[in-house]
Amino acid sequence: MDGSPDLHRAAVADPVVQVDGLAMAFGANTLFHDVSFEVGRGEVFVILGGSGCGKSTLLKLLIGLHAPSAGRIRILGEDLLGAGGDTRRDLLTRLGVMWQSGALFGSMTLLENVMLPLQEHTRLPPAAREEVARLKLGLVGLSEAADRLPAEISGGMAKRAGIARAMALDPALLFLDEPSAGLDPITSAGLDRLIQDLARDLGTTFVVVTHELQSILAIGDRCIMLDKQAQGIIAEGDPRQLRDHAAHPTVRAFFRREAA
Ligand SMILES: Nc1ncnc2c1ncn2[C@@H]1O[C@H](COP(=O)(O)OP(=O)(O)OP(=O)(O)O)[C@@H](O)[C@H]1O
Repeated sequence: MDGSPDLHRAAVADPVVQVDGLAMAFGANTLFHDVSFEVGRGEVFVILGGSGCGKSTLLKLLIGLHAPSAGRIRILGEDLLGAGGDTRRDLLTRLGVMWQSGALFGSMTLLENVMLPLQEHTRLPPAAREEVARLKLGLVGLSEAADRLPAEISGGMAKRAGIARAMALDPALLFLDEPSAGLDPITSAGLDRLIQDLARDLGTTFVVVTHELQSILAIGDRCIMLDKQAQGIIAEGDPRQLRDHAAHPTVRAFFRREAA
């Protein structure tokens, strides 16, 4: 696969995610084998691919929710699969995750939602928790909506609140699962700008699962494309380069069809 013209594997100076020879199957359903890539500190790294190729599963592997069939995963320099007990718990609290739905608790205000991880994982007194949570809501432009319930806000605001909650513990790495799903193009573009601003201003590393071409081109420093048939990575590199120069028919179809 390394010989493929669409695999532009860059040397990553300061990797915060290191995946080597990863394989995953659910029973007889092999999703991928021999998946290897690295994500550098401060990058916005996109995982893309068609429906059912295993993007969400790969994300879950990276945050320790699934065990792979084979391979190694290092996160922030730690062996995720070998880590147990406190080491694993500590490592996982250094990761922020926003699921597709935003997954806010409906009975809590946005402020309470963002305070929740601080309550669970820190010993900060309530006033400090509130201060941190308000700061995070401010970062995503939701200061004014702190006391609203999830049902009282738009889909785009819910995504922003989900990001604020994922950032509550100042994670070095933020994982976003389909952030633009269900959003109109303008709201989606606003969310893309927020991700770019946070990456640039805070130096946070983002790993984003998405198949929204406009988002990929707007935010992605680098990407990998998974493919169900190939059971692995068929393209890696700068998404704009892949759009302009991809040789693999599936990669070309993805980048050209939606770009047209
Ligand atoms: N817990 C599970 N047990 C069994 N099979 C699973 C499980 N999770 C996912 N799968 C299967 O693995 C395949 C890949 O699923 P996954 O959700 O990772 O794909 P995806 O690329 O994120 O797709 P989509 O873009 O449609 O969300 C699918 O065939 C799915 O049915």
